[in-house]
Amino acid sequence: MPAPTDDADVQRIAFAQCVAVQQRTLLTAPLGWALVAWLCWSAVPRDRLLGWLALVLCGWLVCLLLIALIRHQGADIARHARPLLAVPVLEGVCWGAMGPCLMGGDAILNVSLGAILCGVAAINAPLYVVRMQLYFCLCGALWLTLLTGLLRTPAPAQAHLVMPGLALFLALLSFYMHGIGQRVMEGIRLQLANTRLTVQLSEALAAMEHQAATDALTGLPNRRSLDRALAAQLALAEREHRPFTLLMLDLDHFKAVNDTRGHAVGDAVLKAFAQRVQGQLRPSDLCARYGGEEFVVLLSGTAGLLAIDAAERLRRAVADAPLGPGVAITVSVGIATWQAGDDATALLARADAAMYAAKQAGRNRVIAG
Ligand SMILES: Nc1nc2c(ncn2[C@@H]2O[C@H](COP(=O)(O)OP(=O)(O)OP(=O)(O)O)[C@@H](O)[C@H]2O)c(=O)[nH]1
Repeated sequence: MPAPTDDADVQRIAFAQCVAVQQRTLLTAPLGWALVAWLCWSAVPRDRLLGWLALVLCGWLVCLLLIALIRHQGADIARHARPLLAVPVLEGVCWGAMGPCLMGGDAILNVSLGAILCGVAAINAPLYVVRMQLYFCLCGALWLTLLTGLLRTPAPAQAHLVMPGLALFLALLSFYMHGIGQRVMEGIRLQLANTRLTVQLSEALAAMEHQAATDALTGLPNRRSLDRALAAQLALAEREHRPFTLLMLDLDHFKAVNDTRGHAVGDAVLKAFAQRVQGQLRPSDLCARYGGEEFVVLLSGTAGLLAIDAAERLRRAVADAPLGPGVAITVSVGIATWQAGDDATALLARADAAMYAAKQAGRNRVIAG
């Protein structure tokens, strides 16, 4: 089932689409004027034709300016619904002004200009399909300007012929466009719901992947992540002969913490230990929970004395300050540095044996295997 969508978002998208398409279409308007000028060139007095062209040019520039301003400010529907209303009204007035300025005694010219007005209404209809009130404004302004103009011509009787026909045409166009507009809005709604669902799914997937790779108690990478990181380190070491070191860390006498202070304190100590160790590592190193109170650290690009120094630093960081109120604890560390031919099992076994030797030797120490 699609995610619920906010109607305001749908309106905002529709509004932005409407403004963008409107701007593009306005740029082609001069082609329409050129057609009108060509038709009227010899039949209409030059001053009337130039007057109409001057009017549409001014109206056109204002429309372009308004739309550029609206787009510049981010097409916010709440702020720009009214200024945008001015655009179709201006357009309607400019085209409707063909009546008073250009229509007159020549019946063929009148019919041609009437056809052009129908064309203008038809071309503009899809632009406003998602904001039909704008289209009603355009049609209303066009029709009223034309009517006022025609009534003032020497032959107002023509108005009785032209205006009802045009009104019927505009009404039919508006009716059908309204239906299409509702379907387009539904499409936008579905598209938005789809996008939201996709985002939710990818977020859920990312959260699941994170969960699957993370130890729930300490937030450290878990055994699965360690296996992956170790495989990558081994591949890098094989390819570039770049050694790295694996440390096996095991808290000393941790069972006693659980037994004397309870499991909750034991858990808190494990978390504090994880933070303490992580705080000592470079971003390129990795500390993972291997299981229980055992942890593994991968020291990338580190071997020999440097690895022993790093392990000592970790051991001291744990031993030097309690890991919780009154919980002084130490850690035993086994070191295994990669040698050619080592695989994950061999490396882990060597580090484990070294850590076991550290336990045997009295704990709270570092031993290299
Ligand atoms: N609170 C808590 N305890 C855990 C968790 N995982 C393992 N343990 C405990 O860790 C303890 C490990 O005990 P042992 O294996 O005997 O080791 P130890 O007491 O640390 O002794 P040495 O390793 O020999 O120094 C057990 O009591 C486990 O129950 C955990 O997630 N939370």
